[in-house]
Amino acid sequence: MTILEQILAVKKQEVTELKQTFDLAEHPRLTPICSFIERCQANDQLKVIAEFKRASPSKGTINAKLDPKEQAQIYQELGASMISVLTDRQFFQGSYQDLAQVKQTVELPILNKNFIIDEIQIDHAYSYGADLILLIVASLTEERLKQLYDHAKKLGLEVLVEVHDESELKAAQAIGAKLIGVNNRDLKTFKVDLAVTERLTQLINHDREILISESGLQTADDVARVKQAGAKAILVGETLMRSADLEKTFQDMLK
Ligand SMILES: O=C(O)c1ccccc1NCC(=O)[C@H](O)[C@H](O)COP(=O)(O)O
Repeated sequence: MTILEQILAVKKQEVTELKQTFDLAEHPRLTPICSFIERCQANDQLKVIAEFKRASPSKGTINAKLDPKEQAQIYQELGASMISVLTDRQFFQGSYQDLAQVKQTVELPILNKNFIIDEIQIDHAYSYGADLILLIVASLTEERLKQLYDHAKKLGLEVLVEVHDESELKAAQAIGAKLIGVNNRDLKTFKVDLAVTERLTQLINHDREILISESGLQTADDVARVKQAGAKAILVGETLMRSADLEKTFQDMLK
């Protein structure tokens, strides 16, 4: 079984539990939705999506000590345009409490990073204050991708649709996805290759679609490379979570 298959097996169990314990009608959302797309359209500056990620399957524990509120506050002060919060507990040591705390702390759009296979997870993320959800094409059939996308849009959420190859990109485009996350990390082998962004950018309609380059970004050269390829935003997790001097890391990556 690949890690993605293992994660999805756990998600199936979580969905069963959520269906027994969670009802959106009993947990209404208390905050307005904050748009990331509007921020992208405001100017041509490269946007940074800063991630709160304690651990990952490829790296194990990255930084278990950080406080989500403090980290989010610093991300905002340093100019991040969105904060991504990993809410998976078993593989990433995250939680929906992390997401709620980040949402209460900053005035930025919040992306819920999780492995969504069912509408109930979208309701749950919405209720906790997520402004965007992630849909990973590799983990869904095209039919389910469309159903889940439509469900999120009906709630007013924005959707980041994540792809890793040409056929997944085609599936994202077929449902009209506007935010397309090109994951440089192969979720089967964990190999990171920025050439994935450089390859897929050629198939993106940059007038209509917003390319976000995700994973494995560490240096100014990495950032310059994906920006040159046409990325309008970058999503950075590990490099920021390991940094002992976030101000310097932001400056170094964006110079
Ligand atoms: O990061 C992993 O090891 C991973 C493994 C399996 C599925 C997803 C995984 N990561 C989720 C992400 O999307 C990344 O956290 C995100 O792109 C940031 O990547 P990085 O900057 O390399 O931490």
